[in-house]
Amino acid sequence: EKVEITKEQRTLMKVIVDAYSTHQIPQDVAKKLLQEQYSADENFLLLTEMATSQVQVLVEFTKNIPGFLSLDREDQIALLKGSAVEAMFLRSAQVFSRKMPSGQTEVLEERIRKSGISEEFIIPMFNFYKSIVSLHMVQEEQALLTTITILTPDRPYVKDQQAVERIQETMLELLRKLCVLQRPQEPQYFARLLGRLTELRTLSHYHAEMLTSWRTNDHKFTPLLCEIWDVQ
Ligand SMILES: CC(C)c1onc(-c2c(Cl)cccc2Cl)c1COc1ccc(-c2ccc3[nH]c(C(=O)O)cc3c2)cc1
Repeated sequence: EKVEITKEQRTLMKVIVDAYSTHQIPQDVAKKLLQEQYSADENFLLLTEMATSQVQVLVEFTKNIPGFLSLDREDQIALLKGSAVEAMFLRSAQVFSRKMPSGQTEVLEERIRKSGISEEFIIPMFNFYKSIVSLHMVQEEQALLTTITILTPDRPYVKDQQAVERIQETMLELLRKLCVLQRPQEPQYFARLLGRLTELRTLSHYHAEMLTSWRTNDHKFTPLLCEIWDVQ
């Protein structure tokens, strides 16, 4: 059928992509990936700094999602806490997709591999990164997929799931149209994107175990990460 993006959808798309590209980890923080030493402790500290900065960026981005701020305040918090890890997997995956000129990609991979994460989590984590890179998503798709992840209605403690579902459905419809228009020769592409969201949930469960093992080895997190991940 003739798929068309309406004027409202184009406006919605612009708001989301502008917010997504505006709110990025500051370059001086990202550059630290290249400068500091390489030891398991140093890598952990750097990744903690990246994650903390990424959460701040994520909160600012989320506030720009049309409709998000009109949700119940406690539900806004529940959505952020429930989606932070998944949104950060998507965001850090973009570093691997961009093949950074300055070698940040290799450095980020190296630091993640050597930060006290056990091999049983490293394997699915980098399989996920590879699967995201192979999709060659454009920025509109990355921004919408992150938005759809944040607006997942069945996160723990969300009271008004219908209200979240209504906004998420708007984003899903927009992403569906974009995929059809962007990749007419790949009718399954939209389904493949949504399949990544399922994989993200699995990674989110692994992540809870990663946190436990870091804490067992007496690794400290920042106050913001403790709050968003309910640790300490
Ligand atoms: C608290 C730390 C140790 C942590 O715990 N889990 C994870 C963790 C892990 Cl490994 C994997 C996935 C998710 C989490 Cl949430 C992390 C580290 O998390 C991040 C690491 C890097 C980045 C990130 C995001 C965007 C970036 N852009 C650039 C740039 O150069 O432009 C660098 C960069 C880094 C974000 C989170």
